[in-house]
Amino acid sequence: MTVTPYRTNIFQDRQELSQLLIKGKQQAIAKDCPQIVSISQEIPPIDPLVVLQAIAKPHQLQFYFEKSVLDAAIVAIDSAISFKTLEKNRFNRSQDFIHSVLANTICYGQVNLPFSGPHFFCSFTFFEDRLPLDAPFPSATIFLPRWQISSYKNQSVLVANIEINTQVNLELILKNLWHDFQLINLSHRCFSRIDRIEQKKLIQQELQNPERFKSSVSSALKLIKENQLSKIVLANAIDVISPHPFNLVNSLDNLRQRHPDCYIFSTSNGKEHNFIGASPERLISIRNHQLVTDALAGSAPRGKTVAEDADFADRLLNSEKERREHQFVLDFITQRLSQLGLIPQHLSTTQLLKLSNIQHLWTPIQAELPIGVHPLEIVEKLHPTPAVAGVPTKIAQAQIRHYEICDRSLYAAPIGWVDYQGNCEFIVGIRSALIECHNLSQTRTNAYRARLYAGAGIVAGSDPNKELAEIQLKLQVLLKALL
Ligand SMILES: C=C(O[C@H]1C=CC=C(C(=O)O)[C@@H]1O)C(=O)O
Repeated sequence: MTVTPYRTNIFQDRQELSQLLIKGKQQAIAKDCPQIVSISQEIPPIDPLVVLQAIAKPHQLQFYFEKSVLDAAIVAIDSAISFKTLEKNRFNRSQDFIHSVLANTICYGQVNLPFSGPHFFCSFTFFEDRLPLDAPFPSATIFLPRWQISSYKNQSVLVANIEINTQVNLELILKNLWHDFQLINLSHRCFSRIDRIEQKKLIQQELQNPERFKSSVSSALKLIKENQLSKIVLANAIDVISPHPFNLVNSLDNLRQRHPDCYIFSTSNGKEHNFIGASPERLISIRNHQLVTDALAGSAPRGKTVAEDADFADRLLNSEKERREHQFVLDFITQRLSQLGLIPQHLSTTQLLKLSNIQHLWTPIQAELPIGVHPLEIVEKLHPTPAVAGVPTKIAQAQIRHYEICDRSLYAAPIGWVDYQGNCEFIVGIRSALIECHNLSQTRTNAYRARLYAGAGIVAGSDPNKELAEIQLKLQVLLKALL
């Protein structure tokens, strides 16, 4: 990859932009291989969610990520180049794809700003193989977007990635770039203003067979008693049907307002399926070779009063069963990181992560990343942690397939981005929903579906009724945000 920093605003000068595209084409001819021209530029402060609303089209790959308490948001719209696979070895193959694209990328502009330079947006399904034939997402999707717009502490950066092969019509590319750039510019004017539509009537369906869920928990507890398993995380889903299409941007806006301390995310497959959520769980984040990950497991509701809340917190921190549930995750993560040659470090006291409607036992873990370890190697090593699968992993995964009725798709799966310097941010796709934006009904009546997912960790001592109540509490996150 070559990097040429520029001080001028490349998008302010059509002539300049044209020159860069011509150079890209010359390079493509010289190397006899398509090239990516990647241009980064600071722009006036903008809300990436407003840009998603303003320019994204249903048939385009999309990705949105925001953590309000960090004042950080990023949106990726349409793909310059993408990779999807249904085959095994998905993490290695994704890494190969990223390396091969970067080997043919020429970067221009302000490459030293937060979120500047090329970023690859990734989603992996929970299970690698045996996905249903109608699975909405393949087991891996990686794309380098045509447009990436970020906002970090009131500083916004735009990145345009353009694929140039030996045959392209540069005039047409330039025209389209210019047109989209003007649209993005126009959305500056509506900074922080999401167009709201009035709330529509939703038909909420029952939790998919709560009795079956409870009997699965009882049956899993028998396996735990027979020492076949130590822990399993069982999920259940709820389908919400609406006579009107769901409004994705409004739902994301609701999520970020209600859950500022969670990672708000949305990814689309370009075929009108979106997976959205508000996850409290970071799988890994890497900045300048410093890795941070979370052991997050063990839950209690938030209290209605300060005293009740403190009482829930106290009981959570002192529950032997909840601490054991948490310890499985902590042991697994530290062991897996050590196997990669990292030296994980964490405080010896367990902390509480207090969210709007729930609180969790939480241990943040840090490690320095050795040179040469790719972020996707770590994602592969950590996924799925016992916070979403169980112990031992393989047996827990097999039992999850046995007990759960719905395919998990991207639920509890790694979702995030990797940049050209090896920085990354991956979350675990919990507190989430699969939203179908096309009409499901064969008849004249309209029907659109959102499938909401939530799960709970089962260990010796778990009570099926309490686990069901925990799942119902977790489902509220998406239920209250859907429009
Ligand atoms: C699997 C989920 O939560 C995990 C993360 C935090 C606490 C959990 C628990 O206490 O069971 C779960 O391990 C979910 O929300 O669907």
